[in-house]
Amino acid sequence: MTANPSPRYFIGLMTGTSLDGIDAVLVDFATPTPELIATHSADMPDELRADLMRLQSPSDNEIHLTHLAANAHSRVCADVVAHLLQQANITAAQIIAIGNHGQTIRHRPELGYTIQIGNNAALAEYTGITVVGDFRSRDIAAGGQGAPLVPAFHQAIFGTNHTNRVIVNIGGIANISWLGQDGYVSGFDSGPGNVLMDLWVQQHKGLHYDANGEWAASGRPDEGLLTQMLSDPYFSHPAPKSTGRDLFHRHWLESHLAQFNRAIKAEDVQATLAQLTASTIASAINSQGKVDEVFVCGGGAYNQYLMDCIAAQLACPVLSTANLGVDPSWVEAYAFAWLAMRCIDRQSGNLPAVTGAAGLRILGAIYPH
Ligand SMILES: Nc1ncnc2c1ncn2[C@@H]1O[C@H](COP(=O)(O)OP(=O)(O)OP(=O)(O)O)[C@@H](O)[C@H]1O
Ligand SMILES: CC(=O)N[C@H]1[C@@H]2OC[C@@H](O2)[C@@H](O)[C@@H]1O[C@H](C)C(=O)O
Repeated sequence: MTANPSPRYFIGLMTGTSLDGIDAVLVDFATPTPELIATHSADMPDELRADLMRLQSPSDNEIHLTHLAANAHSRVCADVVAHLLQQANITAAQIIAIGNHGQTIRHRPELGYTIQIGNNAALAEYTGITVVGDFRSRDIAAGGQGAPLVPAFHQAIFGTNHTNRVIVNIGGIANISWLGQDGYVSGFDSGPGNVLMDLWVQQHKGLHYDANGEWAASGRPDEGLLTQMLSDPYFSHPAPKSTGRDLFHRHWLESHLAQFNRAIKAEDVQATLAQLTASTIASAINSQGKVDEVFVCGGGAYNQYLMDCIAAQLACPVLSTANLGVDPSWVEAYAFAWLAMRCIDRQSGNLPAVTGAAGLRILGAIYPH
């Protein structure tokens, strides 16, 4: 009889482009089939969300404001970690490391930088746990996009040699991972996920998001507006490519609406934005070859209207990653627990075929406890 291996506990923390909250997972990587032990999510406090939103574009005194927001972000993350540990009945001393994505406030790989804020030193201090952060900079230093990073994780957890499988993450931005049955992996950001829909429903209904896509479903996509939005050069640009709120922001939407010289109902704009997300995801997938099955994670998996729009443009089943055993809400945080594990083990985290980096690199900066 073989003894069970000792647990290898890691925590993953994700605060994504939607600014909706902090997702946390605790994973045991002791065996080749990792075990998701506990999950917890906390809403982003309103004041911090507003501060982080302001930092998405240039403003006065932004160095000072960035550091204050980073400190506040770390406090919230520390509370989330404490909650997660309590729930799992596991102590800080048992955790090998926290993988902390941080909050992206700027992503400019073409200029050689990306910024994910959060005070990792403070998080190590508050939690008493080693923190790994700043996962993207090394890939960018090696000539890559620094994003998306999840395809390597998707391959490790969801890869199969039976079918050509695609994993789609629909957060604020959407990204695809093509997992070929021959082991080939590709991936890139297809464009907006929920970010533009969230902006529009916030402006018109005062809501953070369009629950289940019901408002979008009450409208009709406008083909003219959709065609005009699809003319943005990002969509035809070849991979490697990644994007963020740096491109898909309020002014992007406003300038398309202003150019579109015709009155259009607010719900029709929402339906058109859902179609924009769906058709750019579907063409990103179709550009990679014959796909057998698509699994969706991220908050967009809960938008049935969006899921239906994607399925209508693909000739294969479109399901949520819950069908692969991981609830769509936790896949990204899980990825950052995995990336922390790879860093601590001195294993590469990037895929040069995805990001365009010159080679495999160990990703992350370690703040030891
Ligand atoms: N029930 C729901 N109906 C419709 N949309 C939903 C629902 N639940 C979540 N969403 C959408 O998902 C978004 C959050 O998704 P998620 O947490 O995956 O994003 P993120 O991690 O911030 O983004 P990214 O992957 O870009 O970093 C919300 O802002 C909302 O638009
Ligand atoms: C710069 C940045 O934060 N990019 C995020 C964002 O959210 C989705 C998409 O854009 C993806 O490129 C990336 O996140 C995931 C976790 C990634 O790196 O794979």
